[in-house]
Amino acid sequence: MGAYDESYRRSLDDPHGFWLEAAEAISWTRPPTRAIDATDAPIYRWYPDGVLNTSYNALDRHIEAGNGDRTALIYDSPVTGTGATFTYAELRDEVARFAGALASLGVGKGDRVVVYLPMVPEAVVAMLACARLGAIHSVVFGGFAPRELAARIDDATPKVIVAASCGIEPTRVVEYKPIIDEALRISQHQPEHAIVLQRPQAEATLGERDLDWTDLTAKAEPADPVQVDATDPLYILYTSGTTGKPKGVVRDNGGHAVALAWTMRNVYDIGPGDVWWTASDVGWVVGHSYIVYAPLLVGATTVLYEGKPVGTPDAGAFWRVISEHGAKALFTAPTAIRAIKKVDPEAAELAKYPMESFRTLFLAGERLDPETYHWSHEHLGVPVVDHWWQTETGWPIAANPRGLEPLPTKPGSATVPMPGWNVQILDAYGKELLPQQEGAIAIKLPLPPGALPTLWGDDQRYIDSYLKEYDGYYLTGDGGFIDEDGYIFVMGRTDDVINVAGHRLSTGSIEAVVAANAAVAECAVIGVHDPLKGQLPRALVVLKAGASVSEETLRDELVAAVRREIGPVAAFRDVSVVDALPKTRSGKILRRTMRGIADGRDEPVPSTIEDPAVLDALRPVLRSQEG
Ligand SMILES: CCC(=O)SCCNC(=O)CCNC(=O)[C@H](O)C(C)(C)COP(=O)(O)OP(=O)(O)OC[C@H]1O[C@@H](n2cnc3c(N)ncnc32)[C@H](O)[C@@H]1OP(=O)(O)O
Repeated sequence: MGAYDESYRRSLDDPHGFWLEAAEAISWTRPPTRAIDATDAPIYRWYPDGVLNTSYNALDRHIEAGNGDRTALIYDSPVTGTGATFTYAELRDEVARFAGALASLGVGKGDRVVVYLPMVPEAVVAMLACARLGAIHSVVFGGFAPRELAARIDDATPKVIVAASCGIEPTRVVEYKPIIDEALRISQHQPEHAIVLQRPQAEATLGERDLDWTDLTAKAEPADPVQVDATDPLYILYTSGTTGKPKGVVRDNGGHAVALAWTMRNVYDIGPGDVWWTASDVGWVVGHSYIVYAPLLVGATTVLYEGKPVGTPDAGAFWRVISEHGAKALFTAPTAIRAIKKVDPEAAELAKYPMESFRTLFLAGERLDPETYHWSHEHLGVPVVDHWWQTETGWPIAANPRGLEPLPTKPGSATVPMPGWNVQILDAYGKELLPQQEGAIAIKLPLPPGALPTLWGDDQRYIDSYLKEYDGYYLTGDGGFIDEDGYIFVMGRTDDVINVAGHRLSTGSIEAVVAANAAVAECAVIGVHDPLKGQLPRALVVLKAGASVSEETLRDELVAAVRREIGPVAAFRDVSVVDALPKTRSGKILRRTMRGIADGRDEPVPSTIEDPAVLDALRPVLRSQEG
């Protein structure tokens, strides 16, 4: 039996033994004696008697081990033309001082702090400072509009919000202060303070509750790590569900630290002193797990990149960063590689940069199409590892464990389930399917450490959203199959969540914005295939009788509204006015059927359809590239 098979089997047969052993990689104030607590099943807790501090594990313990001079963080910002390097000792000092600043405002264990920062070192500092105090951070991605920020503020009810004066996109400076002010105007909950990091590209005018990051931190006393229970929350990260209301995914301290440390060594083959780069954003789970926490937990060097794959300044940007900082591996989303490939199909830019340090490309966040896989492999000449996971899971469900035992790859497969993930394919009745049979991908409970224990403040919504459909299983929302060798093939979402350039969005929330337009009688938003971004939202709109607006004007209004209400990240541009929407006899819109037709599949028409002629009339619209 190979190392992978042995680990996987043991993680399912003896989860206590497996995960208590894995927990030895973490420094505990009180080491756990029990791995899992099933008292409140189906809500499980990992390491119920363990006590630790995550920021101590990410920083202080490396310094105490004599590695304070090792580089912890490299900041590389082509959009500002600046950069910086922090040793572990320097980063710890920044974190301790900012934790002191937060503490001076009354932030303590269990308090929530919303972080709305771009890809600057202060984002990492703010997250780790919360962890140091036992406070719970909730980072919101900068591409979201005020209403989305307000929804998160109302759910997390933070004591403090930490923000920058601006973020920088290649073609524009995005002023954050007006976004925050508008979010706070519409939110019910009002944080006591907003700490603002002033950036020279657009300094903000500070109001009554606002405090300047630099002034506040200069006055602060460094704070020591506060011990927390392993089961205490480390962060809340909101993700799109099938309804408009985002779900607050909770991550605990102990299980998270253990699982991430395990993956760095065993999945990504990264250890102390290795340079590791995740090109994503701290606002996504990939950023939380693999820009901030995991690399620091194992004493590696993490690269924080404030730029894009193309245009900052060219399609060689990723190769320059790898080459300049000696990165051993890159983790990014397929859409980033597709963006490079589109501009530089022959990878001419690559020849400019020596890449001796580079060993592996890891891709996740959306389906990896074969063309992108082959292009990457051919030009980079290193293993290209597709892997699959979700905001909820915090770390890979399925991967090729490069550090444990590199396995043969199969194009289209995210390889095999990682330890602790008992992945099953279920039919509509919850029956486990055979190899090659396609169905819903579900995971037998309990989920391993590091996966969400619940949703913030709403155990019932957690149960309803994930555990209700199939008794004893977590429903991933993805469909696919497992082959005879145990390889997992993920085929796409089975619900109304779409993935646009690796950003997960709810079609329901876009629909709500479209439906609010005075001329719209009813609408459906579906995700359709896009060669660059993977999927794009498309709205099919039925006008109210007598509405006189032109299709072009309506489109402009709807695009502006979605940008204003959800954010530019929705990349919403495609609107078609149609005569009617296909429905079942009970009035349910046939979104799945329309999605299938738009993607060119031979989609079966449900027998419950009210009027097949409506669907027939829509086919040419659905099949056209742009409505
Ligand atoms: C495994 C678990 C997970 O799935 S976690 C999620 C993993 N997903 C990711 O890491 C995301 C991967 N995608 C990306 O990093 C980007 O899409 C890349 C590939 C870099 C392309 O970026 P970009 O060219 O900006 O396109 P986009 O589609 O992301 O943006 C659309 C519009 O939104 C804007 N935007 C983007 N980010 C911000 C931001 N932080 N602040 C403000 N605005 C932002 C973009 O400028 C763009 O705007 P516009 O429509 O061009 O005006």
